[in-house]
This record gives sequence, C-alpha cells and structure tokens, in this order.
Amino acid sequence: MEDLKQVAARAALDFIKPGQVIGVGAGSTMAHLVNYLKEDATRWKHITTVTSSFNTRQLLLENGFTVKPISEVSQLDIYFDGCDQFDQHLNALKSGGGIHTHEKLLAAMADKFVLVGDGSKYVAQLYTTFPVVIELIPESLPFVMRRIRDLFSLANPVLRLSNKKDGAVISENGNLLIDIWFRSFPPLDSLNQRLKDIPGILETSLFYQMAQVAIIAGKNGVEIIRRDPAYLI
Ligand SMILES: O=C(CO)[C@H](O)[C@H](O)COP(=O)(O)O
Repeated sequence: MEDLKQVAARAALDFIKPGQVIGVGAGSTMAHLVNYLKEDATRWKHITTVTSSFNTRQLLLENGFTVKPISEVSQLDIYFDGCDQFDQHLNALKSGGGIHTHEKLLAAMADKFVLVGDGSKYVAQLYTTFPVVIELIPESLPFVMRRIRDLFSLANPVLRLSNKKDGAVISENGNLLIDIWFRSFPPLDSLNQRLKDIPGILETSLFYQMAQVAIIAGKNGVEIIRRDPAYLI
C-alpha cells in the first residue's frame, strides 16, 4: 500500500504556483513534499523556500533549492507543515519537533497555512496523548514551573531533556522547552494566551485557528478540509 504521507504530500503540489515563496515545515511528510518538488525540478526551479526545520533545510539545499533565512522574510505565499494532531476546526498540536516558535512564525506570515498529513492526524477533538510544549527563556524555568502548577493543578509540566547528551534540550533560540501533560485540555480558545501571559514564555505548540486548510490522505483518498468552507484555495 502507498505511504499515505506521500500521497498527502503529492496533493500539496496542487496548491503551489511556480515562482512563489513557499514555507516548508518539519517531518517526514515535508520530506516527501521536497522530494516531489525535486522530481519536477524544471517546473519548480524558481520557487524560493523558507523553512522552520534544520533537517528540511538540509534536504532543500541538497536538492538545489533556494532557501532564505526566516530573518529575511516577512510574508510567504503559502506554508505547509505536518503536525502531531489536528481537530475539526484545524486547531493543531505541533509538539514533537520542539521548533514550534519558528513554525508559528512562518504559519503567521503565510497568506495560506496548510496542514499536510495522513488520516491518523485528524481527530474530532484534540487528545491529551500529546503535550502542549512551551519555549521559555532559561532564567524563567523555576517561575514558569510554579506558575503552570498554580494555574493548572492537574497538569504535569516536564522539562524536556536530551536523550543524546546530558542536560536539557536547547531550542534554536537558546531556550528551554517544557512539555505540559494535561489530563484534559482547558478551553482551547484561551489556553495559548493564558500560557503566553506568563513572563518568560515565548511561544506554545498549540496552533489555535491558524491553519486555513488541511490535506489529509486516508485509505479512501485525499480529503481537503477547509476551516471556513467558503475559503477558496
Ligand atoms: O509538527 C511537527 C514537528 O513539531 C511535524 O510536522 C510532525 O511531527 C509531523 O511529522 P510527520 O510528517 O513525520 O508525521
């Protein structure tokens, strides 16, 4: 059977026009998308890419694409990214990679933010099988831990540690990451802002009502889900 992430990535090509500035996120689905762009290199040779991911950047460069640093861009035509999970309103958790601050920046600057994945990512309501991750400045660690425990008494905040080296995982921005494991999610419409209101926290991995479209490949084919059904893309 065909890899469904590959099927979804191929469907994403229909959303791109030659010459556009394209954001590409992290993960295996995005790697498939880069490989498809490479397969039709003549058509796509004039696109400019921007990425939130070290691994995707390497792949783009190896395949001869122009990759601009995030710091040189304020607008993208479109940003594609995978996620851990998303719900029927296209609220997404992007917790696994620990690079959500850059991912959210690219999602926010894109005219269109498109989630791409296999059907396993799509759930009616987000489950707590994934944490909400926060990026925080190192000095704020004890305070942020205390404030999270005060605000969410049933949540379990855990500093993300490296399994390849002693110590904490350090983000692209020199910061720490905390995985917040909830037993049940507090109301999602305010969760992102409640966390960001804590001094020291830079960004969260909850992408609340940011994506306009999701491309999902399941055993019955590719489904395009729009947050607003009237949205034309
Ligand atoms: O959100 C992410 C990282 O934070 C990735 O996009 C997510 O893990 C998707 O990966 P894959 O395409 O391999 O399923």
